[in-house]
Amino acid sequence: MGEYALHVDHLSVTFHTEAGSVEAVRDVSLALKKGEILALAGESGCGKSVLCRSLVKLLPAYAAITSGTITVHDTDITAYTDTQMQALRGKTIAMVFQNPLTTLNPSMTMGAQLREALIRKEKLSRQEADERAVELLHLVGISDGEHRLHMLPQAFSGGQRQRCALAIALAASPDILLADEPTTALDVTVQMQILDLLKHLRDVMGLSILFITHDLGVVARLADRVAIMYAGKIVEIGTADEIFYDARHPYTWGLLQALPSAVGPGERLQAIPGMPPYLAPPPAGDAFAARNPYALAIDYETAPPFFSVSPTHEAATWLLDPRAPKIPQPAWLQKRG
Ligand SMILES: Nc1ncnc2c1ncn2[C@@H]1O[C@H](COP(=O)(O)OP(=O)(O)OP(=O)(O)O)[C@@H](O)[C@H]1O
Repeated sequence: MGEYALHVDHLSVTFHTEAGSVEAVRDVSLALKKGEILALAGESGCGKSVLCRSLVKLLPAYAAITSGTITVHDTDITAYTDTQMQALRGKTIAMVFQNPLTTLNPSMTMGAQLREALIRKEKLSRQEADERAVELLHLVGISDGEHRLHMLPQAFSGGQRQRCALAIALAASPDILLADEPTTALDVTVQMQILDLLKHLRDVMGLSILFITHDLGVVARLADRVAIMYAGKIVEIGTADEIFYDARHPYTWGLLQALPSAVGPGERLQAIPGMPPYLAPPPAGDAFAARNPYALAIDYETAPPFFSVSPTHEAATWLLDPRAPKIPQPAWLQKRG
């Protein structure tokens, strides 16, 4: 068995819309190691959700994987049929989303929903399913499970609903969890609790977690490694420390500078000026060039390859080419390192 739970190689996904073909994911290669938490971060619209959904083939009919492969535990699933994917979803790969109410049925008690998942996926008897449902609620931090099983989702708080959605996702003991902005709708304290829960689940179940977020602040608490995405591409990847203390891509600098922790008292937060490009078709060269204060002439012509910074850290920016002018990391980042 290899070291990866899941990996994608040169994956591209296109939406065929009336306005033209939108290349939402462009030549992405990414590997999720067994038992790690990998965060995929970037601004809204950069392609995080499309990448995540393409891994489990939950794309609309007018979207297509146009190239690349998806491998789960050494098996190439790129050409899997709907029936094969249904067997894989839940059993091997589970998903949780920003809004747990998209997963939870408002008119069924939590117990009935958990039981339904357990009977369908795990072929348990009703009594076994009830016992397991209480165990699952306990696992996700909901005590008094016997009592709570009789309640409808609306009787639970936002954070507890997300815990319940996690319990349903984990019903069939998957080993890969794709979490698409699962804490975005929650207030800060509850967000932190759910992040701690995800870490706990990784530790006790050995889950491999791909965590999608637009908020790098959330990532600092959770991730082992971080991949930064911009305009459909991964632009930098490294350990959490490498991304937070030694980022090399100007886009990552921009994201870090937009974090409250980057500014001192009385200083203003700095959002990255400008907008991400429209991807029908994508711009020539580096898609970040138009917003990049350090853009070189070559950025407008040729997309940069990845340059290695360390064995675990690489970034796709021409600034790392040995021929490029030496641009120092921003002073505020150097102070952190
Ligand atoms: N249903 C769709 N139809 C057409 N284009 C789409 C569709 N969904 C996504 N896209 C395109 O794919 C791009 C990436 O969208 P995606 O939802 O993956 O972004 P994201 O990074 O997850 O942002 P957010 O955090 O806002 O969900 C969008 O900018 C859009 O151009």
